[in-house]
Amino acid sequence: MTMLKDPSQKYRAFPVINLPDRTWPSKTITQAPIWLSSDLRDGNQSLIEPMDAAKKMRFFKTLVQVGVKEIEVGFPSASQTDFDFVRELIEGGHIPDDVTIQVLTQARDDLISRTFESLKGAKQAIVHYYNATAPSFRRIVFNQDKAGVVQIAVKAARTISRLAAQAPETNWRFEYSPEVFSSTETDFAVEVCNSVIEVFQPTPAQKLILNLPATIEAATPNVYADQIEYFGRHIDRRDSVIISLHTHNDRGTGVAASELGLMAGADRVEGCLFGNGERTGNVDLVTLALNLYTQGVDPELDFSDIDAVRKVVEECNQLPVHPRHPYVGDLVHTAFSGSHQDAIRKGFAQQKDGEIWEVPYLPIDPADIGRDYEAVIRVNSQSGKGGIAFLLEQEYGISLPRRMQIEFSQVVQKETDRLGLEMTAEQIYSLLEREYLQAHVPYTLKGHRLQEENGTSAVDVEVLSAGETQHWRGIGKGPLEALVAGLPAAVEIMDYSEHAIGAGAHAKAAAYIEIRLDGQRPLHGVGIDENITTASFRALFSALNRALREADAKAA
Ligand SMILES: CC(=O)SCCNC(=O)CCNC(=O)[C@H](O)C(C)(C)COP(=O)(O)OP(=O)(O)OC[C@H]1O[C@@H](n2cnc3c(N)ncnc32)[C@H](O)[C@@H]1OP(=O)(O)O
Ligand SMILES: CC(C)C(=O)C(=O)O
Ligand SMILES: [Mg+2]
Repeated sequence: MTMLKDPSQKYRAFPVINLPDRTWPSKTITQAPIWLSSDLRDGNQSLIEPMDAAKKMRFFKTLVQVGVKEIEVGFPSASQTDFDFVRELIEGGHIPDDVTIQVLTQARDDLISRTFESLKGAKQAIVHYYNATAPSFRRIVFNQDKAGVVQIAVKAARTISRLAAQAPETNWRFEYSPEVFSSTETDFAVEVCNSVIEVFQPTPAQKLILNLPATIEAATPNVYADQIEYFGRHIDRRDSVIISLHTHNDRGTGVAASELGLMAGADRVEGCLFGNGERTGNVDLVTLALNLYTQGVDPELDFSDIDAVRKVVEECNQLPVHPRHPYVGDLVHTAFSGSHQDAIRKGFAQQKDGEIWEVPYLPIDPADIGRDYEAVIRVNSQSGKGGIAFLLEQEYGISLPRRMQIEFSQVVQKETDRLGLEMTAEQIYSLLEREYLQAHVPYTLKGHRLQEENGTSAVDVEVLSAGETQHWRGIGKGPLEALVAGLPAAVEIMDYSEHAIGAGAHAKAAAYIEIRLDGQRPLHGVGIDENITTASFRALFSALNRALREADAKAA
């Protein structure tokens, strides 16, 4: 087996639609479409292990909670499980008044009758039926010409109208899908749908849903948009029909096709959460909804706890959501690389509540969909100082001064290179402890006494070194200068800063000091203590010990 050198021997390009005055390219989507979830039908029919009743009920309740108002709950004539589930929904009173269930059937009288049986007693329901209309299906599946295929659709419409009239207690709505619409001659799709309209006689108050599936995605999404705009211009009684989209993802452009289809005038979208469904799946309703949201349009679906929704969907479908899946994947709000982390950290610092969202690299505020910021920045060997500083700030309230960020990021990078793994905030803090806060050798500060008089400070420190206690004394204009004067090495202070960690009685002080020892490269030290003077002394000892150790290592 091999790929063909000339694939045109086997595959042909999709013909373009003749619509030179198309208007959709300059349209924008300004309101949410009517959403229909086909997870319980389209998704379920394509699972290795179809959902059982308990899973279907759990999924149904999640859809209701999210705010989906039209839910295709199954294909009741196909299996007893689906039939019984529809009955359970109706008899158990599980369908809220503002939610309409929809069921699917082939355009066959026996299956339609069984479908109506399943819906007995429903307050409202959409009966959705379909037959394929594309040339290859006409020839291969039905062995019918165009007129024969129109007849299949019309005959079923008549049966549906008749059975609905016999059960007036239900508020019936009808949906027809010319299956494989996108591969059907658009004029013929219009012709079939107009014939169906003739039977149902829809009005602006009682609209017919015409669902136009890209059953198998076969062209670029602009072609689908042309087909939708063309259909909308030519269909009879446009004000009495709802044009519905149903895109699959065979070419990976299901979302794009639905978005362009909406720009081309469609009113409704069918799809599944996170894109489950036949083969490569149906269009992903979550992505579509959140794409709207990030354009400032209310999607009328609530994904403010997107991970909870994902959990239900994954458990019911027994399929994982990909880590790179838009909006919800584990890694999509995560930045590993240094320049991204730097920009995100600056963006968070500058972003103000109530203002337009502008944090670089994040198209959505993760908090809006129940994600927290901690997951946003993760550190591996590609990370820079920004991400490390962000994690220490967020998790431990530690704000490293800029030059120390650079120095510490080199320490972290050595460690991530050594480990070949990501480092968590906890591991980074441990490294900070090991490298700075526990830099007690060769000199461990055991205690100090400070006297201050007339702007002069005198410091006595007790130091443990190689098992022996030493006493140093220094005098200076402030405590730090006094301590530096008492050190047994020539130390130049390059920079000093401090800040509080936490607030109130449990607040601590963090002190950062940068020193240069005898003409060596500057190095930092860190000290944390309840007492700010003690914190600064600890920071100086931390820097001194690190500098002495580096000098020894160089000399060795
Ligand atoms: C694109 C989609 O996702 S469509 C929805 C797909 N989902 C399903 O099919 C649900 C599961 N299906 C089933 O369980 C079964 O197919 C059933 C119970 C619905 C029907 O089963 P069967 O009666 O055994 O028929 P089968 O599915 O094999 O269909 C083949 C026959 O139906 C005809 N047919 C297929 N689709 C349709 C249709 N939409 N309308 C009318 N007739 C159709 C075929 O031409 C074929 O007819 P033939 O036997 O005269 O050649
Ligand atoms: C039944 C129809 C709507 C369908 O699922 C499809 O064509 O993809
Ligand atoms: Mg489908």
